[in-house]
Amino acid sequence: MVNSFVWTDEEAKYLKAVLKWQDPAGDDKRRSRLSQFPKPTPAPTADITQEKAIVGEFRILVIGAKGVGKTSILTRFGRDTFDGDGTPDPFYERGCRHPVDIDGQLYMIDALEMPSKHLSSNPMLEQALNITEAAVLVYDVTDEHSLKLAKGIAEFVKDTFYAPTGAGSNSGREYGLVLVGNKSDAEDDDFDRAVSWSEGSKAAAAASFKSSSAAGPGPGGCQFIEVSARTGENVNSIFPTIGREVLRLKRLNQQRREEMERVLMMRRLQQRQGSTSATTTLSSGGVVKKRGGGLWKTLTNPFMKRQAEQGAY
Ligand SMILES: Nc1nc2c(ncn2[C@@H]2O[C@H](COP(=O)(O)OP(=O)(O)OP(=O)(O)O)[C@@H](O)[C@H]2O)c(=O)[nH]1
Repeated sequence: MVNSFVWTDEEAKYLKAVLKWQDPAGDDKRRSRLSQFPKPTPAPTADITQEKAIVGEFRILVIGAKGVGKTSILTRFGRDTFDGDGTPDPFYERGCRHPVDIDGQLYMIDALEMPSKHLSSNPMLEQALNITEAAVLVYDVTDEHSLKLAKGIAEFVKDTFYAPTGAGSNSGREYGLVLVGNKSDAEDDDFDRAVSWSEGSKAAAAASFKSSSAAGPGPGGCQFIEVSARTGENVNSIFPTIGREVLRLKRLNQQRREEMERVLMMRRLQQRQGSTSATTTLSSGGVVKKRGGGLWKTLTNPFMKRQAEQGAY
């Protein structure tokens, strides 16, 4: 199985903690609401899972201000339905597991919805980031404050994974983001749009990460999609988009690790030879020179050069 993940003890501990997000009163309320609903029918893509093997799994956080449509998006994604009376399917209230096809390969999406009441708690948010690989940041195009909140969350993610010092507990880990403007059907209804497509797109561009730490992961983009859980428009692109981004980040980090290992190997080799003027060409085209007893790096690969300048080797 490619790119499959197994819960470690540490992750299981986090997951259990996250499942405690729902307070007991809320649980009771949810249980009684659940009992009013018929047992959910299997997700519509059940057939494709029989034909194709699932090759990996992504743990995705679905997060955003209250009422932006997180549960409605998951309900549309998992069951292809929408409950317009303001009571979306409670089955999806805490997240869902549903397969998606990404470029011909089947992946399981394990989506976890973060209750908006916990957004003000940084430890909760950090915990949620710890147990996931990417986040779907949802805002409501009829509510500009929800975009502000999504921007704030993006900043928090940036600080958590891309701190300039590289000293944060999470730095060095890749993390994907997609900004989703929900309720794009607003114009067709009585709602007034408060956030234009270009404002959303600009916010996503600003939320893209640049790696500023030698120990940090490679740069990550923040994609942008406008969707409507009500009509279903674009909802099915959200998870393949974020899945592709996670795969891209993983490949990038793998390449980076391989380059660093190669350079370290060259360095060890040179130290062993005790040479003071050795010049070695890396297979990637980079060059490492030893000068005056100290290691001087002139690397033609710009990423490796930046890493070397920051003293990574
Ligand atoms: N017009 C329109 N209304 C939507 C859409 N998505 C959700 N809604 C409505 O927005 C309200 C909130 O939807 P939810 O899915 O409960 O939002 P949520 O983010 O899960 O809410 P909390 O869990 O309370 O934070 C409901 O009345 C939905 O019917 C959409 O795409 N278009």
